[in-house]
Amino acid sequence: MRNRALVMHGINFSALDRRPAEHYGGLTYAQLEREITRFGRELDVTVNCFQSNYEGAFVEELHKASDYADGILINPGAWTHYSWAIRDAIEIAGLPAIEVHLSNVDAREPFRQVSVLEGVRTGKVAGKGVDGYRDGLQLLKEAWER
Ligand SMILES: O=C1C[C@@](O)(C(=O)O)C[C@@H](O)[C@@H]1O
Repeated sequence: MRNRALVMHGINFSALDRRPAEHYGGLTYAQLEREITRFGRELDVTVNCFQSNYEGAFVEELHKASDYADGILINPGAWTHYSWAIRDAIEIAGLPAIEVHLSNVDAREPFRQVSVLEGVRTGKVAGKGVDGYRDGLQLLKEAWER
């Protein structure tokens, strides 16, 4: 049975509580991890969290992902909009990957409306705050059932 989710956060999430609360909710990264782990328990999904501000470390974790996870929830932060290296690494991981954003990136500045993950991701949730991660885990479960 596939039920292991790797939840990956990229650049600037370690300072989440110092970022605009109107977009990101004002919670700390530790609080975000706790909420996602709680959603995992509710949905019977084992959650493993990873965060890095270093693109190379993020990519190397994606290379290892299939050793210990069945699917990925990924919020690369600003890398979403320009890191072709992360897009390629998602392809290498070969796992279902759901792109999640706290804010409604599609209704913000034009640069945020571009996602280089399009084409390699399985699904996307944006603009639902922390609850979006529950939806993301649900989408992963649906991908596992297919
Ligand atoms: O760092 C972030 C957070 C974000 O990914 C979100 O979760 O809404 C949206 C990105 O545009 C931004 O750079």
